[in-house]
This record gives sequence, structure tokens and C-alpha cells, in this order.
Amino acid sequence: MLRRLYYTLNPPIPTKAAGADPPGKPLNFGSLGAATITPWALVHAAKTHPEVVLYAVAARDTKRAEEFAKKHGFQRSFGGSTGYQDLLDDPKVDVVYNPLPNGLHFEWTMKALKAGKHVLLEKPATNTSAEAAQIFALAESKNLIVLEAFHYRFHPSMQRVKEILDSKELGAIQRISATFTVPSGTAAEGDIRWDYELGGGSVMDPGCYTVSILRYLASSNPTEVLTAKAVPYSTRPEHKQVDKMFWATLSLQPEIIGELHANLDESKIFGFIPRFPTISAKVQCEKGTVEMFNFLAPSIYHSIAVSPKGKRRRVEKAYTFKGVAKGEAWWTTYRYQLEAFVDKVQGRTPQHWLDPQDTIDNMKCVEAIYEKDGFGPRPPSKYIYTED
Ligand SMILES: NC(=O)C1=CN([C@@H]2O[C@H](COP(=O)(O)OP(=O)(O)OC[C@H]3O[C@@H](n4cnc5c(N)ncnc54)[C@H](OP(=O)(O)O)[C@@H]3O)[C@@H](O)[C@H]2O)C=CC1
Ligand SMILES: O=C1OC[C@@H](O)[C@H](O)[C@H]1O
Repeated sequence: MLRRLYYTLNPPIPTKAAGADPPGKPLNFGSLGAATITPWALVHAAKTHPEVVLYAVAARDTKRAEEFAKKHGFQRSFGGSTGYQDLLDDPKVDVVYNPLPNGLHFEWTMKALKAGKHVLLEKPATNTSAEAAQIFALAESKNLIVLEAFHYRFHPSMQRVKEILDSKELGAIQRISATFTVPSGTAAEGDIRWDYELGGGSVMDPGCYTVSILRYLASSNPTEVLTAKAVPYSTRPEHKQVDKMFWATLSLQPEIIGELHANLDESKIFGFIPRFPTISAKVQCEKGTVEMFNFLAPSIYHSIAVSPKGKRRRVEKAYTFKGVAKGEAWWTTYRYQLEAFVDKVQGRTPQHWLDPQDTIDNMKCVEAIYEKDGFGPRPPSKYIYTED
């Protein structure tokens, strides 16, 4: 674990350092906003990807853009009120990374596609499923790639869980429970996650992972949200529709029950001791159970506990893919995701992929939970796409 952690933080950079030719044309990435997630989801992962160039970053504040570029190694920056559009208008940008608040994902992804760029789009894709559908329709018409950044999917550990289920070793799936809790204070007052217009809420944030995992492991979409309950972030009017935690049960075909829970603000023990996040998925099958712990950062640590009925429990780990040359034990979920995304953009076959319909269906399920718990769907963007 220490070795993996060391290499995660100090990755060897073989191809770039050796000056060897990358397999494909280097892609210039342009990142929108000086977002907190960018160093992890893009910058760090890019260090060991020979085809990724950290070309530009744009931020609403010029100085912030310059400082971010300098700190994280982007070649140039765009700032001010036109900064985002200036980045999109730069013909040298091939790919846009969009980690803006959820409520701005639609507008800036559409604008990026209009400018002819591929997009690595942060999760959840949009505020509404209709917007997600519009994004993919435009991307297809322009022959461009858009990937919703559900990074957990690309790691060998989650795919191993799926493989165990698909092998039928444990028989038919009966119940899938996915939980993602975040300690209180992680998303502080004023965070984008507490803003309804910007697409805040626990179903949108940690909850969208639980929805995605449920659908992925079940290989199907929920047919009905049976129950859903949520608690608002505060009693203030602006938080009436902003959930800090939710619980939902869903039915899936054939005869699978899904149980989801997420908490974006889990209270401290005795008011001062933070709780460990719970990031787990448990699948109960006819002939046993499989439980995955830590689907968010499995490269640091994870466990896949398989308990076949009447047989010994075993614990598996999967840091790399068996028989596949690409990948290192210290590759993060983001690094595996970047590998797949670049492969797709370059016209190669990625190890794993998340189809447009998958993203659209995930947003539909998020909407259905909000419908059932009474908090209502997130507001659609006011941006209207035009071809001119
Ligand atoms: N894949 C993952 O593991 C994670 C994904 N995420 C996703 O990434 C996205 C960003 O999250 P995070 O980095 O935590 O958020 P931040 O608040 O740190 O970053 C959001 C960026 O959006 C820009 N922005 C533009 N308009 C607004 C506005 N009106 N209000 C606030 N910010 C604005 C800001 O850029 P500027 O610098 O220009 O001011 C800011 O840097 C979300 O979609 C989130 O769900 C988040 C965490 C983990
Ligand atoms: O994607 C995410 O993963 C980690 C969480 O803490 C965060 O709120 C969320 O946006």
C-alpha cells in the first residue's frame, strides 16, 4: 500500500522523460475553471500519459488562471469574463476537460462541441437527462467524443466485481446496496454542492455514483423507485430542494432490489470527531455475496470480499488487468479513465467505455429519485444552442 501511495504521488514518467515517440498525436487539453478536482482528475493522471499535453486552463479571474497554470504546469492560461470562450476558440485545443459546477456542464460542453472539441465531462453529466441526450446528439453529429467522468468504472477492481457477478459463481443477483457518505465539512457552506441552480444535492453528488454502480452491477435500469427520502441541507428557503442525504429503494429487472444511500454532510461523532467515509457496494446473490470497499480510491486500498454460501470467504484485490499490458498497480481511477478516454479519441479501442445511453439513463434515474423524494429535478440550463 505504501509503495502504491508513493508511486501515486511520485509517478515514474518513462515515455515522456525518455523522449520516446507517443503512440498517437499528442492531444492538447484545455481545462475550464481552476477547479479543486482538476489536479487529481486531470493534471496528475496526465503526467504519465505520453499523449496528453496540459495546454491551457481558463478561470474567471485572470490572476487565478495564471497561478493555476503555473502551479500545475499548463502552458498557457485564459482569464476574465471571456476566458472560458477564449480557451474554446483556441484552435490548438483538441480536448476540453469540464469540471465546472453541474449546472454549467450542459452550456460549456455544448459550447466546446460547437468549437469542435472532444470533452471529458465531470459527473454528473448535466442537471437533466434531456440535456445529456442533447449533448450526445450534438457530439455524434460532429463525430466528437464525450465521456462522463465516472472514473471508478475504469479501475480493474470494479470490473473484477462485475466479472465475478457475470460469471454466475454466486448465482442470480437479488439485492444491491451502494453507499457513499462524505464527512461533514468536506463540502463547506458556500460549496457548489449546496446550490440548487448549480445542480447541488446529495443525489447529484455522491448519490450519482451509487446510481451508476447499481445500474452497472445489475446490467439493467431501475423500473421503479419504490421509496425515496431526503433531508435538506438546512431549513433556509434556498435549501428547500437541496438534499444533504438521501435513501432510496428501487426495483430492477429481473427481480433485483437496489438500496442506495448517500450523505454529503455526515455529522461528526460527539460533534467533533469526523467519521470515515463509507464508500461501498454490497451485492447479495442466490449463492453468496460480494462486497467491494472503496470504489472511489481503490488504488490506495480496496477489498473485494466474496462469500459463497457454505464455502470459505475470500478477499480479492485487482490493481491491474490480468493479461493486459497497460496499467500499473499505482494507477488511480483517473489514470485508467484518462487512458480509455485518450484511446477513444485516438480511434483505438478502450479497455472499458461508458456509452452515451448509460449517462442518459443515469440522469433519468437521478431525476426519478428526486421526483419520488419530493425535492424535484435540478433546474435545466437557460443556455440555448444555436448553430451560427
Ligand atoms: N471525479 C471526481 O472524483 C470528482 C468530480 N467532481 C465534479 O467536478 C465538478 C467540480 O467540482 P469541484 O472541483 O469540487 O468544484 P470547485 O468549486 O472547486 O470548482 C468548480 C469551478 O467552476 C468554476 N465556476 C464557474 N462558474 C461558477 C459559479 N457560478 N460558481 C462556482 N464556480 C464556478 C470555478 O472556476 P473559476 O476558477 O473560473 O472561478 C471553479 O473553479 C463537479 O461537477 C463535481 O461533481 C468533484 C469532485 C470529485
Ligand atoms: O465526485 C466526488 O467524489 C468525492 C466526493 O467527496 C465529492 O463530493 C464528489 O463530487
